[in-house]
Amino acid sequence: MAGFQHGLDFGELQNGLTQDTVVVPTATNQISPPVTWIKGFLSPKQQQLLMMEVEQYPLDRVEIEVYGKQHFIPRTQAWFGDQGCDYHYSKLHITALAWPKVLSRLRAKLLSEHQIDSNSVLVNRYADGRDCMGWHSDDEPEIITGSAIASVTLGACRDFVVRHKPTQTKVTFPLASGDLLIMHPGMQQHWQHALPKRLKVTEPRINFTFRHIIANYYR
Ligand SMILES: O=C(O)CCC(=O)C(=O)O
Ligand SMILES: [Fe+2]
Repeated sequence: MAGFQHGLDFGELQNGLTQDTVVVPTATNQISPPVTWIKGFLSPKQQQLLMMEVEQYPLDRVEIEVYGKQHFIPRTQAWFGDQGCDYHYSKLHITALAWPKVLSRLRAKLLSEHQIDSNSVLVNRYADGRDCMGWHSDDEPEIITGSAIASVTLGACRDFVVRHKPTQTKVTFPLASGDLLIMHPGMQQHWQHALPKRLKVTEPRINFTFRHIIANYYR
């Protein structure tokens, strides 16, 4: 990734953007998740720059243990972060890779425009609608309490489904390329989320979840 150059400064492309904050869908029982959905957070040009950079990422299909059996995850992933901001996932220790150029600009844009202070990001690539992610909350102990998690999407539109833990109420967000979904404090405690299979989808989707974690937590 070092030396990967772009002619355009990601940070200079903020003017002329049409960002649109969408009213969060509310379930019929009036329960709504603590999230903010900003459609078109990234301009088409920014999406293109990021997509070109993603093509250089060392995406891995890691093997994890589920109920005592080894499985390859149904997607590929990479983890970037500040020094010491490593990722722990199902007994795996994944050392943070240094921030690539465009990704670090996206991190800065989240901070300046939405006060989202992150020091790490998980990149997931779903090759097509067969790739997915099961129900979970991002409630790892190393995530700083009261921090927001910001999710940015590129590529195919996929349904991101959230489920209220006590009532099992579900709300669906069809996240499209360039959208930002901010998961506010309380979201991981009271809700789970998943990216279900969508067999009609034939195009890849990339998702970035920016997190603020405690550095050197496992050392
Ligand atoms: O791909 C998505 O939208 C969800 C990703 C996710 O939940 C995660 O990385 O923890
Ligand atoms: Fe998640």
